[in-house]
Amino acid sequence: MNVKSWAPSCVANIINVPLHLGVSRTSQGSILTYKMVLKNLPSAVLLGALSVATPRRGIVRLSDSSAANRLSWIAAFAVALVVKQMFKRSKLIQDGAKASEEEYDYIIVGGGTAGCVLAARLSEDPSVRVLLLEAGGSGQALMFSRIPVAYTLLWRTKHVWQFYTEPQANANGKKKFWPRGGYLLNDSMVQCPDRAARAQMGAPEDYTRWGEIIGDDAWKWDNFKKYFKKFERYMPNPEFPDVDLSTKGRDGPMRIGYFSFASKQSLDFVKACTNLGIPYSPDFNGDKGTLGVNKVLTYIDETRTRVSSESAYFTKDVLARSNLKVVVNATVTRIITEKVGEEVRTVGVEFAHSKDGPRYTVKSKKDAILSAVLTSLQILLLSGIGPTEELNKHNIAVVHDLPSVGGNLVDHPVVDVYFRSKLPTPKWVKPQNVGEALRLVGAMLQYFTMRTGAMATNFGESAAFVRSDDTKLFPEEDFPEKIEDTTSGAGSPDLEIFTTPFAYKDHGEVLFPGNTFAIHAVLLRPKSRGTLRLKSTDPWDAPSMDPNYLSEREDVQKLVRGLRLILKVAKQDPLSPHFIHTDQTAELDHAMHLKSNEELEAVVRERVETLYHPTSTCRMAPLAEGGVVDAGLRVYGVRGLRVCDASVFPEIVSGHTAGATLAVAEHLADIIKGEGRA
Ligand SMILES: Cc1cc2nc3c(=O)[nH]c(=O)nc-3n(C[C@H](O)[C@H](O)[C@H](O)COP(=O)(O)OP(=O)(O)OC[C@H]3O[C@@H](n4cnc5c(N)ncnc54)[C@H](O)[C@@H]3O)c2cc1C
Repeated sequence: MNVKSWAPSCVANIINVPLHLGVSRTSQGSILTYKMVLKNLPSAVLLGALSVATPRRGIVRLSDSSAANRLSWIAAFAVALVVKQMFKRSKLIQDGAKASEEEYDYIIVGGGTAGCVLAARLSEDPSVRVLLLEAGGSGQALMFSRIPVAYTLLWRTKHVWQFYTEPQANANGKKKFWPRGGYLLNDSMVQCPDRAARAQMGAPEDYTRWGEIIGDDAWKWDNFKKYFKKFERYMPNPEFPDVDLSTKGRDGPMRIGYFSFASKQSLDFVKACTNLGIPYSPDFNGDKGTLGVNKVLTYIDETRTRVSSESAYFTKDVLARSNLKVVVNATVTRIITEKVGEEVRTVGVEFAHSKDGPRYTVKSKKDAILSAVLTSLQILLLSGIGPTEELNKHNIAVVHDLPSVGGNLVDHPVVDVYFRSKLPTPKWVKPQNVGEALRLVGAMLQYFTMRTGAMATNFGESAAFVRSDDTKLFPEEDFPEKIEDTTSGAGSPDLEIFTTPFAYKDHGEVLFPGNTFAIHAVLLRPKSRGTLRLKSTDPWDAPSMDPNYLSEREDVQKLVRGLRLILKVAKQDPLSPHFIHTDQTAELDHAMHLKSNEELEAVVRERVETLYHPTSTCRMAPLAEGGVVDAGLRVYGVRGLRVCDASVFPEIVSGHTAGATLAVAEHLADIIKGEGRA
């Protein structure tokens, strides 16, 4: 069958079926409303068109199409574009000149995970004026940002920064791809939907360590946990009755729950892990800690729509506040400071809409707050705040010598293991043959009509958090070497293994033919540290990023343990029967168990990639211990300047980083409000 000849009619069906159901089922009192159907329409059209076609890499061979077919495609895209315009968020302004005419109490740089929280919370006080400057545009305006499965379709597009690390000396010299939220292009985004939507916040002891490092009990778990509750709106799911609701936030803006789709293999992975002795964890985020296995909690709501901090915090009411201004496509180029006696004070920030366009300055009366994560450090350096040596290298006048800016870069490295699956796996992103394309269409119909099914997967479906020194899993006779404990405490993990419903390489660029499944090992508490440095003084030039993966041998040894655990789980019931263990395809790993530990170390160095969690380049720590900000997230030595994003983490958490970032921002908003009252 010719894929292209039936594809337009599939798209037409996708449009027609929800419309039809919308009419008939709403009249019967069903949850499907016209509004919902209309809301889904553009997503359906565009996703259908893109996913089914995918001709660009020649994975699906399409024969010549008729003029009628081409016209159908053009019509589908035209409808999508028109509706997309209707969804654009009119409250987000693009007029830098207008924004710079006024003064603001707080200027927030970067409207990502932390920035949206801060803008919304600080502007709750009508007496303060808040400006948010974001290099991208609205993530909400992008249809793919709302469909759980669709986020990877954005990765190699203009909406996502195409960052690469420096060549990694301990990972076979390869540069690693670091996709990040929108950047400097006219239609990139405030809140990049490039996230796997996983809501694992880290272990309680991680935060107790934070409090110890900075010497402030407010950051310790017992006090800090209220900020996780503050952003969370946990939506109970009857399939997960064991969650202790008393530990959950119930009325925060971020809807969180067990609503994502998980494949049969991922569900059986949970059982296989428990059969191996890994305890079932009803909730990775409870007071009892992270250790255990379960399907993952996600920032996907009960309608199987992705939740971002933009969608959750920038409600219509918040955007309507007269004391909040959000300027998009506004790249901050530096912080403006003045010296009063010995004191360096922040006066405002400079920004531009394009590299060659005019630069605007805008005044801050109280604080400028950097929430631009990887670029927070770049902005500091471009403003003359950082290590003198580094500033001298680029002939930047030193405003304040701050030696640790840009050091301490740490990330979660991940290594994949690939299996041949017996179960058919729909390749939602890139169907490789007619059968897979048909399964995709079926999944789309299910999603757009019932809001269920495989399109509601977040990819990282189930996970186990373990310790690499757990002798039940890693018996001493097989693993005699003693490895330094880098966890935050006895109840915290340093390894995670998680499943994805098919195998891929290069961040989804390469999919293996046929039915596959993958399990991944993540090192949660690496010892290796890297740096972020300026490449040039051009704010449009991405900084040089060197996570220095695997520079510490223990990191490699722990990941080898992760691979051994994956291979054991794969042979465990009830997961094992889903795999064809005799498959000898070179790219798959059914013979990996035959490799020695030294050979597995080579696999780790060859395959290591990022889990997209770089943190700690503007650490909250005492100045003498490599700190850049204090317990109030104030930059040492510069008045009126704070950093609030994942770069302030004193140590990387042994979970995923968005939750910790949201809580940090909630906490800072409270700190600032408290200062205002004082
Ligand atoms: C592909 C991917 C998948 C991920 N999956 C998960 C997951 O499943 N679960 C999880 O917990 N975490 C996940 N993370 C990590 C998590 O998203 C980040 O740790 C978190 O978003 C960090 O928030 P932030 O506010 O520090 O930075 P960001 O959310 O990245 O926000 C920074 C913002 O600053 C803007 N900006 C940058 N420079 C400038 C400038 N010069 N001027 C103005 N604005 C600027 C950017 O456009 C961006 O909007 C993922 C990350 C990626 C990239």
